[in-house]
Amino acid sequence: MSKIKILETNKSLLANAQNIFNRILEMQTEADGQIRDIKTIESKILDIEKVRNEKARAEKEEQQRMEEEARRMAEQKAAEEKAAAEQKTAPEIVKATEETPKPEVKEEESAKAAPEKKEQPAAPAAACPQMQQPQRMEAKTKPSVPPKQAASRQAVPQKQEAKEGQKKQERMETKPAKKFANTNAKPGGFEHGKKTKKQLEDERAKRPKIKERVFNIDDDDFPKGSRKRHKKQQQPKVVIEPIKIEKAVITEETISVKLFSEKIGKPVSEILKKLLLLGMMSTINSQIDFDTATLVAGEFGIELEQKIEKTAEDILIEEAPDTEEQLLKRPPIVTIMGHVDHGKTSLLDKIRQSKVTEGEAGGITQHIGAYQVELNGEKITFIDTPGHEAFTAMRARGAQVTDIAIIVVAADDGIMPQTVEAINHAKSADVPIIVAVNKIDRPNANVQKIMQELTEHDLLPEEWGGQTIVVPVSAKTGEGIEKLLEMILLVAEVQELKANPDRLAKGTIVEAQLDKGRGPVATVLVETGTLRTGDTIIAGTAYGRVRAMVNDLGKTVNEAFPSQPVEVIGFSEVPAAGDILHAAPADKLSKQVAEERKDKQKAEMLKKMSKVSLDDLFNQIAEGQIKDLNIVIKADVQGSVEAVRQSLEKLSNEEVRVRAIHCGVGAITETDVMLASAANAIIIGFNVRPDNMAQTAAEHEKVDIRLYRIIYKAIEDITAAMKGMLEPEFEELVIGHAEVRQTFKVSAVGTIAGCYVTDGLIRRNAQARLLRDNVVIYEGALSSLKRFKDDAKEVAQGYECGLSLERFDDIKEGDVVECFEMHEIAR
Ligand SMILES: Nc1nc2c(ncn2[C@@H]2O[C@H](COP(=O)(O)OP(=O)(O)OP(=O)(O)O)[C@@H](O)[C@H]2O)c(=O)[nH]1
Repeated sequence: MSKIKILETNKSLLANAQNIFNRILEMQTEADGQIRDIKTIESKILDIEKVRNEKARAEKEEQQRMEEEARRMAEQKAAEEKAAAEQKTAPEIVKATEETPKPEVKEEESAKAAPEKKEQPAAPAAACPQMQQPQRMEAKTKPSVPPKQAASRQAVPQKQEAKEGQKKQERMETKPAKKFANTNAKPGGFEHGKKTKKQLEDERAKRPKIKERVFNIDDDDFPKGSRKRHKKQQQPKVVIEPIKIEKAVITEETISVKLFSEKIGKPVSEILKKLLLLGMMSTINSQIDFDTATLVAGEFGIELEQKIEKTAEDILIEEAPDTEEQLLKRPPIVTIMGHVDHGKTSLLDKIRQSKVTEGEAGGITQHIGAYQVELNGEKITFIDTPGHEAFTAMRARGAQVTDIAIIVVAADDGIMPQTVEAINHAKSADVPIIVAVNKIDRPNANVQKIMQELTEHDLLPEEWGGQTIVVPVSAKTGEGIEKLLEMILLVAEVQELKANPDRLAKGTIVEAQLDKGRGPVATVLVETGTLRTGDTIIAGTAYGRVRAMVNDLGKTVNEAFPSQPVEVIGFSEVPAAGDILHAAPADKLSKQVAEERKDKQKAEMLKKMSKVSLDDLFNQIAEGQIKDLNIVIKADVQGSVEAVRQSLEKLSNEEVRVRAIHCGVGAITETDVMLASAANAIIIGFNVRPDNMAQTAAEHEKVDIRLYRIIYKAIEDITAAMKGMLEPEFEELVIGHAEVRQTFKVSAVGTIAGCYVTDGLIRRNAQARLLRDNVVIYEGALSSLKRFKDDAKEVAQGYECGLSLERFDDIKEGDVVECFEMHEIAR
C-alpha cells in the first residue's frame, strides 16, 4: 500500500515538475517575443531619429543657401551699378564684355555655391535650348559677373573663351542622366546668370514655397538608378510609408502562428480568422505547415517562399561520396543470436579464447562489448552481446552494424521460438545467416534433424543444395570453430565489405556506461573513417573529444580503423547503445548538433506528455497525435453507462476511433483519473461527480473530466470536438457545498434541509444540485435560503442554514447540496 502511495507521490511530483518545466518554456517564449518587440521598437526609434536628423540637416543647408543667395544678390547689385557707371564712360569695353561667352563660369559658380539648385534642375530636354545659346545667354548674364571676374575675363582672348564655352556645353549635354529630371522643379537652377534683378527678386519671394515642395517631393518622382542622386540629394524623407510586405520566406517545415504573423506583418487575430475559415482551429502557438501558411499568406496577397535552412545536423551528416580507390577492405562484423541456453555465450567465449591472443602473446582480453579475432591474417569483429534483443534495439535506433548473423541452434534440442525470432530479425535486416549447430559433442546431437527443421524456415542448407551455410560446432571442445570462422570470411568476401579509412569517423555505440574514475565510457564500433585521439565527437546528445581510446586487448590506441571496436573516453554524458557516432570537423558543430537534438527530444517529450482534452482534440487529431480517443465513462446507473458507451463509440470515423476503455457506475474516483491519465483518456460523467481526491488528481494529471446530465449533449460535444468546432460558451464554477444535517417536513413548503456549509458559500440565486454518495439526484435551483428565521442572500463556510429545493422534496440526511454558477468562457 505504502509503495503505491510513494509511486503516486512520485507521479504527482513528476507531473508538477513537468508543469513547471512547461511554464518555464512558455515564459521563455514570451520573453523571446518581448525581446523581439523591443528590438523592433528600437529600430523604429532609430529610423525616426535618422529622419529627424536628415530634416534638420536639410533645413540648415537651406538656410545657408539662402544666406549665400542674399550675399550674391548684394554683389550682383553692386556689379550692376558699377557696370552702369562704366557703360556711360566706356561703351566699347561694355560691348567687348557683352560679347565674351561666360555663362558656364557663372553656372559653375552658381552650382558650387548652391548645390541645392541641382535638386530641382531642368529636365535635360528643357535645359538644352538654353545651353545651346551660350552667346546670347551671356549677353543677358553679363551684369551678374562680379567686377573682379569681369575684369579678368576681359583679358581672355575671345576665341579661347568661345572654345571653353563649347566644351562646357558638350560636357553638359553628355551628362544629362546625372542630373535630376524632376519635372516639377523649375528649370532655373543653371540660369542665374541670365536673370534680371526683378526675376531674381520674384524667385526669392517664391523660395519658401519651393522649399516646402522640396520637402514633399516623393522619391518616386525621381528617375531610378541614379546613385549620384542619393549622394547629392539632401532631401529628408519626411513621409514614412507603411511597410508593405509582398514576399516572405519561411525557413522551416512548420511555423508557429505567432512567428508567421511577424513574418507577414499581419495581426495574429487576422491569421487565426483565416485559419478558422480554412477549417482549422488554431492558437497563437499552433504550428502550421508551409501549404497552409501559403494559403493564408495568399489571402493577404503575400507570396510565401520556403527556404529550409541547413541545420547543424544536416551539416554534420553531409558527406562526400567515397571514390572506388578510397574504399578499402574491412573486417566483417558478426552478431551471434539464438534460443536461450543453446550456447551463444559459450561460443563467443570459445572463439575469443582460441583466437584472440594469437600474435598478442600475453594479451588479456577486455570486455568492451565487441572484440576482434584473426584468422589467416584476416580480422573478424564479434559483437559481444549475444541475443537478438540488442541487435533489434540497435536496428530500432537506426544502427545496422551487423554484416553477418550467426544463428546458434543446439544440436540436441532443435529450432525453438527464439531461434525463429532470431532468423526473422536477421532476414528482416537483410543480413546473411550462417547456422552454427552447437553442442555436437553431446551424445544425443542430431545435426540432420536441425537441417530438416531449418528448411521449414526457408533456410535450405548448402549440403542439400541450398544457400544456407550450416556449420556443426562444439563450444565445449572447440570442434568446428575454425571452420565457422572460415565460413564467416568466405561470406564476407562475397559481401565485398569496404570502407574509406581516410575520412572523419562514423560508427555505432555498442555499449556505454558511467565509470566512476573515467566518466562516461563508450565502446564504439567504427564503421567508416578513422577515429583518432583528439577528434571532436558526437553521439546522440553526448559530445566531446576523444581523450583516450582502449582496444579489446586493453591497450591504449591512438587510431581506430573501420570495423574496429574501441572504448572511448571523453563524452560529455553517457550516450545510448545504438547511437550513431560522428567525428565532427569542429567543436562548435558537435555542440550545436547536441543542442538541436536536445531541443528535438524536449519537443517530442512535450508532445507525448500533452494530455488529450476535448478543447484541443481536433488539433491533436489533425497532427496525427491521436488515433484513438480513449474515454472513461462513469454514470449513475448501468443503463446509462451502456447507452453512453454505445452512442460515443458510434462516433468513430476514419481518423479517430472512440474507445471506452473503462465504464462503471458511481462517482468518479481517483483510480478512474489515474487510469485516464495513463491511457490518455477523457472522463465522461453522467449524473455523477468526481470526489475530492479525484478532482485533485485530475488537476495534477491534467485529465479532462466532462460532466453531463443529458446523453445527446455529450455526443454533441464530442462530435464537435472531433470536427474542431467545439465551442462551449459556459463553464461551471462550483461555489460551495453544504451538508444536510437534518430534514423537516413543512406542509405548505415541502422538505426543508438543515445544512452546514462545509466549503465556499451557498448563494440564494445560484444553481444547485443534490448529491447522494456523489451521484447527482437533483439539479435545479434553491427555492429558499434562511439563516434562522431570516431570508439570506448567501451563507458562508462554517455557518448553518436552512434551505429547500425547487419542486424537490426527497432530501435526506447526509446528502450534499452543491451550489454552482455558470460563467461564460472567453475562447
Ligand atoms: N556439452 C556442451 N555444452 C555446451 C556447449 N555450449 C554450451 N554448452 C552449455 O550450455 C549451457 C548454456 O550455454 P550458454 O553459453 O550460457 O548459452 P546461451 O545461449 O548463451 O544462454 P543465455 O545466455 O541464457 O541465452 C551452459 O551450461 C554451457 O556449458 C557445447 O558445445 N557442448
